[in-house]
Amino acid sequence: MKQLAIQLENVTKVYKGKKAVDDLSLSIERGTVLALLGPNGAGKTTTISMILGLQQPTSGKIKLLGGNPRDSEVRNRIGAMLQDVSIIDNLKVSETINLFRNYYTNPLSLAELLRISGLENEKNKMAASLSGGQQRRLGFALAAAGDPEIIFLDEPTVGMDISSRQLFWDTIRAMAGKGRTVVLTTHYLEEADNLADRIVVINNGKLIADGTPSEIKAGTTGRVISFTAGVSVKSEMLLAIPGVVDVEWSGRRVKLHSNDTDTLIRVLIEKRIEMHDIEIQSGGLEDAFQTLVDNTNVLKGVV
Ligand SMILES: Nc1ncnc2c1ncn2[C@@H]1O[C@H](COP(=O)(O)OP(=O)(O)OP(=O)(O)O)[C@@H](O)[C@H]1O
Repeated sequence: MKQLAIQLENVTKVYKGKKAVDDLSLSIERGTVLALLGPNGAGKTTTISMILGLQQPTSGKIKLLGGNPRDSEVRNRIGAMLQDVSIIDNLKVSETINLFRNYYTNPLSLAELLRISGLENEKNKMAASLSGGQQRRLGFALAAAGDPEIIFLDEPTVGMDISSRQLFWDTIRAMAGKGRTVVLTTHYLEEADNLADRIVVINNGKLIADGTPSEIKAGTTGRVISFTAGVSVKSEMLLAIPGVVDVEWSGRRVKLHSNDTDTLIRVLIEKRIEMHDIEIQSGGLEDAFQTLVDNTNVLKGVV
């Protein structure tokens, strides 16, 4: 069995009587790239802050690399980029990176950190004069400074342009290739789909889904067959076909949602349903995510 990088056992955090994180249990194996997804206010930042020891859980237990996140031995082996990157006044980019490198026993070289953050041309600029996207990239260089075994990235690519985001993704993949553990939060579902080998979705502080990107997609939305229906085709007739989960109309164009489109297409042909311009699509992560969040909100009576 792989060793665990992070363990949360029944972790709850209450702010002013409201649960920001609600009985969350999670084990993350070393070498995993895990994306933590959830709508605004779901509890992602609070969860990461507790794992890092910046906030204490109200109840429950957390272990980071088998120990306490506040121990210097553990801190030396992790890196974190939080939502607000704090920039130190009067220091150049290279001086800021070197300052952070000094905190660690085995730091990456300055040249490597400038390269992976795409800041080679900015190394002599004052850190405070960087644009928002460049400051995020500096935050990433600082998080990676100690060549961490686990790196936490809270909304890392907000404000980054497309080429910076691409460089960042390549770097994360290279870190994963070296067996590093990466935990990131993101609102970009494409990013989670592209990078993560495990996605954990939380809503209202509770875990609502946990799996690979394809498991998350398959488990919720299934797939869609769409076609232009002949005039004889009626909703009731389509809903009566086994395997049809939902029917959506747009003029004469109809979308049938199903978990098994292979069987469904055969049945539709056998039943001689009049169909033109047939398309079969798999549901994206966006749909899966929205379905999950909507379902848990309905269960809680939020909407
Ligand atoms: N310091 C705090 N004091 C009081 N309430 C807080 C505090 N920090 C967070 N909360 C509340 O806890 C809940 C979870 O917030 P959190 O920032 O963890 O969510 P998030 O998933 O990171 O959201 P976002 O996607 O908007 O960053 C929210 O309802 C938030 O208002």
